[in-house]
Amino acid sequence: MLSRKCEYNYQIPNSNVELPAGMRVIIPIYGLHHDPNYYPDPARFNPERFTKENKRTRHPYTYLPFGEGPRNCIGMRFALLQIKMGIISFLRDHRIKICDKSTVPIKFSRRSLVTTNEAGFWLTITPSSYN
Ligand code: HEM
Repeated sequence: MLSRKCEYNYQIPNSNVELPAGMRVIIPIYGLHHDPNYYPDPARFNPERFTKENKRTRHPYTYLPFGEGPRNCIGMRFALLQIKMGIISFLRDHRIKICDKSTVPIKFSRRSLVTTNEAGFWLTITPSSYN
């Protein structure tokens, strides 16, 4: 979730809702990223959603993993680079599969502040030379 403070009274377009100045507004990122209006069949792994052409069809604020605007994540480029390097170097030597203990779909923990699986993440990892 992102949090913002309304700087001035703002009428939400096409509605009778007005946000008063000073009100805290919570932006539900997970809800946006799983809204089938923007991401059909949202639980399906589908990298094609993020081709240049498909991204162009959506409002940019429907995808907010690093926030947006002047206070967005300052570490975004570093994080993306590090994640890509980590995944590439891991997948070079390993294969990952779901196993009997994997929870599909994920059941989110209600006790955690961050989004995590109730039962942990169980996977079978094998050295790629075994395949
Ligand atoms: C996958 C990794 C990361 C994710 C998903 C992430 C996500 C976010 C999000 C959603 C925000 C709030 C942006 C907003 O309110 O619009 C944020 C802020 C911030 N992030 Fe990250 N972040 C990541 C990694 C990092 C790293 C690696 C650093 C530093 C090396 C970093 C430093 C910061 C800082 C300093 C802010 C506050 C920026 C401000 O308030 O002006 N983040 N991040």
